[in-house]
Amino acid sequence: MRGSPGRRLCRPRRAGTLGSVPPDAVAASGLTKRYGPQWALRGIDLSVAAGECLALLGPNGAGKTTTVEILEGYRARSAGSVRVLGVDPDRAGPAWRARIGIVLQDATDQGQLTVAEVVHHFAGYYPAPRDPEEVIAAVGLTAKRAARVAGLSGGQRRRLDVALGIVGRPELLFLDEPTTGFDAEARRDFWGLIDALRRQGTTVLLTTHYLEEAERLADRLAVIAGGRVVADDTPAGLRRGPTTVSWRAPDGRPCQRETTGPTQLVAELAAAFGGEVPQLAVHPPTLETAYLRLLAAAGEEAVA
Ligand SMILES: Nc1ncnc2c1ncn2[C@@H]1O[C@H](COP(=O)(O)OP(=O)(O)OP(=O)(O)O)[C@@H](O)[C@H]1O
Repeated sequence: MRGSPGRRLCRPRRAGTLGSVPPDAVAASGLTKRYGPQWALRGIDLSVAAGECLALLGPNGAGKTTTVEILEGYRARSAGSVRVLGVDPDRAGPAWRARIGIVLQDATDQGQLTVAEVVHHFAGYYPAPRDPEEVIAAVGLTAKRAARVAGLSGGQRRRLDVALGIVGRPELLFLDEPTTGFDAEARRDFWGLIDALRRQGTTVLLTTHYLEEAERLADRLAVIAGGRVVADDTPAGLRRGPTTVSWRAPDGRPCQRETTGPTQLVAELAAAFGGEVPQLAVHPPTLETAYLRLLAAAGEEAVA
């Protein structure tokens, strides 16, 4: 169980006062990691401003977990500099660990305890925890508060993982694929919960394979491929790209063109057809197409 009972949290700092720029919550530069002969990270530069939500995206094996675990202080780096809440995670102690929250898959194996017992128990590790009952309600487990952990469904277990990650009132919250196994309603509820934590000033670093989730939650997206950051931008910035226009030719052939001037192309098509363009469709760039294009350019296969 990575990083659970030893964590100690304290109240989050107020984000951004007038006239002062708070330091980045996360700042990594030239981060490398080698497993034996294999390079997993080849020079990662990454920053997360205080109060910001950054989503790390990338195909399987890209280096997301390695990066995050170095930031969490659970893996040693091979080279590079890292500051998390102003401290090098390699040298951080319990006071630092008290300020971060980590939502892991299966954060607890205490299957014979009830949901309420586990959340109250974890709250006891922190100096200024949230009210455990409020946390149980926030993750939608009130109806299951007296149920044993072993009897929870996969999605309910995941909600409990989230509860344990936030009960200590972390300044910086690491979310590792937090909604895997959630149904659609649970995912919406979870997004609302993260919105509420952000309003309280919590900084969030999220890894996910769900592009919709990244787009919905994150201020910025960093795409990692082959151990490098191949893009770091806002969702709107990443989406920037050509629009796809499709139609049917007079002989019935499907036609498609990518263009940065869709209005002009549609006007030309309308003139050429003398009016209605058969099966005309205009598709603005999506995050998915931009992401797949990025990975193709980076020579990676997307397994998202
Ligand atoms: N303990 C380890 N020993 C050796 N190689 C490892 C170890 N952990 C990770 N790797 C390798 O490092 C690379 C990056 O792995 P990492 O788990 O960081 O990727 P990831 O982006 O989190 O992938 P996923 O989306 O599948 O979780 C992969 O090639 C992986 O095989």
